[in-house]
Amino acid sequence: MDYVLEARNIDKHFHKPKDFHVLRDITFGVKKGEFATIMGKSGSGKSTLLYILSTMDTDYTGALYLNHELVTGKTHQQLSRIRNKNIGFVFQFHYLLSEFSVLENVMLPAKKLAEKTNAQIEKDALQKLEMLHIGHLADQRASRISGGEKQRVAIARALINDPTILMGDEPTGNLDSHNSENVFNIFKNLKEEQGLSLLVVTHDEDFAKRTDRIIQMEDGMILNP
Ligand SMILES: Nc1ncnc2c1ncn2[C@@H]1O[C@H](COP(=O)(O)OP(=O)(O)OP(=O)(O)O)[C@@H](O)[C@H]1O
Repeated sequence: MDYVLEARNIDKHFHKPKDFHVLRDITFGVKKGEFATIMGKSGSGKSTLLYILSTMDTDYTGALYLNHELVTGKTHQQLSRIRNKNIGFVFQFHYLLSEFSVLENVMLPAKKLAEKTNAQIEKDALQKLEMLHIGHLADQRASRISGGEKQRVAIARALINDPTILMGDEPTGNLDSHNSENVFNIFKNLKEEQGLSLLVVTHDEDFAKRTDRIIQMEDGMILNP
């Protein structure tokens, strides 16, 4: 299978306050250009799984592959680079730096990667903002724009290094229905026009049922791998 992301037999326990087997033998993959969602009751383990898949949490057993490369066992420094290059992440909260301009916020992950000149990064950041129809906000301070606009800036920032997969943890959780629809359409266009893979944790059934696949979680297991 041509998976951009593959989890094999992932298990995780929390040890405090008492032992809790939060993820049980998670095996599944996300294909290139696939737009998948993870749904399940509160506490079923969705966010815990997503943080492992995004390489932010390394405290698990099993194996995780990104673009066919085993990432389990790499150092934090190696993972930080792999993540910055390959994974875009959109949270429920935008986490923009409020004192910085919209453009500077979008440029940050590319500056950290340091593979391009500043002029090239600025050009790419403007192109991402324009693609999301917010090019006119480039010089605004991030604190001065609306909630829906902030989330679009966060998406532009997640795309700046041209990741292979975009992950989201409740990316529409703070948005009204109009802005949620906007985010859905942006994600769908990224899949259709750029072949991007997307994996989104959501409680929004209307959002999930219009994606390629709903991965159902219950008690730390995937019911339909
Ligand atoms: N650091 C931790 N220590 C112990 N238990 C934890 C810890 N973090 C999460 N849990 C527990 O693990 C379970 C799964 O949590 P997780 O946040 O992954 O669920 P979720 O499906 O994303 O829920 P929600 O839909 O409410 O966000 C929950 O029962 C939670 O209480």
